[in-house]
Amino acid sequence: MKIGTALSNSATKALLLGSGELGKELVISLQRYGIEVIAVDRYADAPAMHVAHRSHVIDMTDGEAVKKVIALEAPDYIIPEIEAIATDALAEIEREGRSTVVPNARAIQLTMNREGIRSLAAEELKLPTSAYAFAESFADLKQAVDEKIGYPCFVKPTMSSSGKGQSMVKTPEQLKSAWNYAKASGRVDTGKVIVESKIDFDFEITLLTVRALNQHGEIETRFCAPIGHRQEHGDYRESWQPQPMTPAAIKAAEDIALKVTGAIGGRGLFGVELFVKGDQVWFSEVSPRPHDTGMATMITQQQNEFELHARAILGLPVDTGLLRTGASAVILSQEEADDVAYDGLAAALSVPGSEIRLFGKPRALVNRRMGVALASAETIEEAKEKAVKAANLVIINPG
Ligand SMILES: Nc1ncnc2c1ncn2[C@@H]1O[C@H](COP(=O)(O)OP(=O)(O)OP(=O)(O)O)[C@@H](O)[C@H]1O
Ligand SMILES: NCC(=O)N[C@@H]1O[C@H](COP(=O)([O-])[O-])[C@@H](O)[C@H]1O
Ligand SMILES: [Mg+2]
Repeated sequence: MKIGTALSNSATKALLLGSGELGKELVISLQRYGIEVIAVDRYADAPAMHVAHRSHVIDMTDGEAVKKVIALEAPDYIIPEIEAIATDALAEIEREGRSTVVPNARAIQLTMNREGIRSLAAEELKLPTSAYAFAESFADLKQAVDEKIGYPCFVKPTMSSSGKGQSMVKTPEQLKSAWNYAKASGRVDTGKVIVESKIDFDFEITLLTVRALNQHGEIETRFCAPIGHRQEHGDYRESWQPQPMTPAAIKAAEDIALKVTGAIGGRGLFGVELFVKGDQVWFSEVSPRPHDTGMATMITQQQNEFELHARAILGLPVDTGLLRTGASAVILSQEEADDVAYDGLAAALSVPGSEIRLFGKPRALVNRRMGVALASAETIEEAKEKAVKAANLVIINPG
């Protein structure tokens, strides 16, 4: 697919690995600064492909395929948009020095595998996290839970996202099915699962953290206002900004985010996931890229998370300021369909202060995120209510 013509040959080129809803907004932001963007994903007509200059369909976990598309396009920037990518190929490309991997190849390697980021956060940086263990067999898992972790606990594939393969286990009888589910549903089977003790938090947040150049040309770290969110089956349903927190909890959250993003390095926006109880904060995980819960910034910030990522990558000035209180609510498909049509848009957009973004995914699956509703209001409760109402009014039909 080719949309529009390429910019001049000397224009900067970015190659996006992963072309979902988050990538689509990022492409638009990058193009506003004259960047030629090539979108890559495992399937045709992925959301970011609709707006990119051109696109390629490859298996992004196949190192040879990744290297081939990079050799063909010779991008200045390689921007991973999902986790499941052949990271060894990215490390090799980075060593060759012709393209910059955003934020860097090590970051992609560390965060793709829960083992990498957990070891960095808990063991090297000594950040507070849930108790955890890795297991390569059901017997190891059982022993770890019995001796160290306890119930309730979470069992997750070491390589997965959006809650895929994840279960909360409340009793010993549920452990076997959690093991089987984690083994069967990770994006890539590493042969290992992680088991984590359940943190009894008051609320959870994403702290969007930006490493960008300041006016002196030095990397400086800035934070957006905390984004609160609600998750169901490991995937987010609503997010809102700003999430009220005690000054001590804000400080602890920013300290953790500064340490973990500082250890990862590079330039760009990061989504630091944290659990909060009173003044206490635990690190959960970090995305070295825009975060799904951060879609709320499309209505709350002058520079949303995609704009911030684009500016940080390109060395342009950033402003993480909040404009207004707002929320996002996901639009999930209830059924599977190869051809998708939408209904109820007029009703949804009649909710005052609301906006709708449909991603244009060519195929609907049960619980696949197909769009998001955004709303601003005076209070968080009101913004959430409006976003949820608007989201529920959009109906996804087989076309
Ligand atoms: N140890 C834990 N204690 C309490 N809640 C947890 C724990 N681990 C996970 N959860 C809950 O499950 C959600 C998803 O977990 P996690 O972020 O690890 O999954 P994920 O698959 O990486 O999701 P995503 O890619 O969308 O961030 C968390 O946001 C939280 O609500
Ligand atoms: N939590 C990570 C996340 O939200 N990632 C976003 O979802 C897309 C995959 O969607 P799909 O699974 O519907 O193809 C990814 O490409 C990214 O935009
Ligand atoms: Mg998460």
